[in-house]
Amino acid sequence: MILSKFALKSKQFQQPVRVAMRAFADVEVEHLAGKWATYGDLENYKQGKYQIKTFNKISPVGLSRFPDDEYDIRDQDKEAANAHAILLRSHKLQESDVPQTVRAIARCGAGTNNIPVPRMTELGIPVFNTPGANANAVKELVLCGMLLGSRRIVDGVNHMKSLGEQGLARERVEKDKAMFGGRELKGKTLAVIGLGHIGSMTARDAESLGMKIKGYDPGLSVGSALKLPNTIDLADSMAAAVAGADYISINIPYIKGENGTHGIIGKDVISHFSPDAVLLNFARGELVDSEAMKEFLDSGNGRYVSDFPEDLLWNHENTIILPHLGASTEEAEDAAASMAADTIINFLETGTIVNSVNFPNTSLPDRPEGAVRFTVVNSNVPGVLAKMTEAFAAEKLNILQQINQSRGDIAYNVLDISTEGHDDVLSFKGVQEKITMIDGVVSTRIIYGTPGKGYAKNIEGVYFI
Ligand SMILES: NC(=O)C1=CN([C@@H]2O[C@H](COP(=O)(O)OP(=O)(O)OC[C@H]3O[C@@H](n4cnc5c(N)ncnc54)[C@H](O)[C@@H]3O)[C@@H](O)[C@H]2O)C=CC1
Ligand SMILES: O=C(O)C(=O)COP(=O)(O)O
Repeated sequence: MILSKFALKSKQFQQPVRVAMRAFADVEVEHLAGKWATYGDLENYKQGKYQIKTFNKISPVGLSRFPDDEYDIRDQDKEAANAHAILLRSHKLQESDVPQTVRAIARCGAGTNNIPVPRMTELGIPVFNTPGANANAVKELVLCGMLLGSRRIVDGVNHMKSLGEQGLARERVEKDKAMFGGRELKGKTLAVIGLGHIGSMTARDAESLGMKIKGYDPGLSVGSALKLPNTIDLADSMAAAVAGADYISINIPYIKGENGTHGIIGKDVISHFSPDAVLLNFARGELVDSEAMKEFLDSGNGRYVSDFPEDLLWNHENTIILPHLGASTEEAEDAAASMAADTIINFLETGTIVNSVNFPNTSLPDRPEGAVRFTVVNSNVPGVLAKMTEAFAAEKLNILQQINQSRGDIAYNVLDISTEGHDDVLSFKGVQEKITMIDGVVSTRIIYGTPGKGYAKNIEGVYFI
């Protein structure tokens, strides 16, 4: 038995912890991992499983991707003080929802504005989403929204209910229908702002309904461009795209702060709307400046169809508001949860990063037999990689393959280390501590096939395992 160095922040756990260190055949390289005694609840923690904390109702089809023998799924009513990953939908995630043990967060969906992503980046936690998984569901509702905005369907349905209650439905139906006339989509112009997964499919399908399509997206990807109808008129500004359009669909992310998209559909853009334009907002309520929109709706025949209630707009006579139903189909819920689960499994078990909104795509070929895999999250500053490789060399540990990627202020490394000639784990334990404590390193993992173990963090110069 070896008495580990064990840094403790919380006053309630001021006792050092004894750890069993065994021969490599029965490796416990994590030297305490999975205990995280500093962070509470040992009783409910199951050794040897990844603990996944979920918020919102996540599709059981998606959750079934997590093998029972390696994953312990805990919904938001269950305690999960030692969660290794978080899976959520629109839950507004607080930092206090994220225990120190969390290695990753996945949004079963597209928008990550409900997650404090910059803070998670500082904490070294990759945030993932599921690009395209729910896009078809949203596109169908946008098409539905155009019809709702054209044919006075909601008013008509409400009127029929009220007539029915008075016993007048049959008597009045033919006479009253004149109050609910509408217009057709065919031949009208739709402007699509944001031609990503949802926008590109909306453009394509609206064209097949006989509409003329304009579009605006300064960050158009090749994949999305290939889906666009070849008759699309691509504008070079939002104002140019919306000018003269009968319908405008916004399908862009909501990003707070400077250069963000808060209130991007404001007075300026709205001043280019046709007086009877229908704005479809199945992206986020905060993208639209409510006051400017209300002014527009008050002054003409324009309409607003949205998936999000806003104080000034929800009961305006020219608005139709839905309760954020865009992604609420069985198909979309299954697809988004499955993709999120696969992404988390891949990250936890191999360190691979795909579809992250704050970390670089990173993938190394499979870990060779007998190797252990180190992953390191560090600040993107010069010299950290050199210190890391020096630390391995000092322990005579051979790097078999490695990859180093960066994105903004963060860098991520995956390194496979040969275990040849190292049949005890001390060198790995020692080198993990050394690497974790290099200035600029945020966290490290050793992946060798045992769920839930091998994580270490450098929290303000203190070593946590
Ligand atoms: N109502 C609902 O239930 C759902 C809503 N959404 C919302 O829709 C948004 C878009 O979803 P996806 O199409 O899947 O995302 P996506 O990432 O595939 O597409 C977004 C597109 O917007 C473009 N863009 C960003 N800023 C722009 C700007 N200022 N002007 C013009 N284009 C801009 C990007 O270049 C990208 O091509 C999400 O961020 C989310 O907020 C997504 C899914 C469900
Ligand atoms: O994917 C998105 O961005 C959505 O808005 C879907 O939200 P939901 O998962 O239905 O709460």
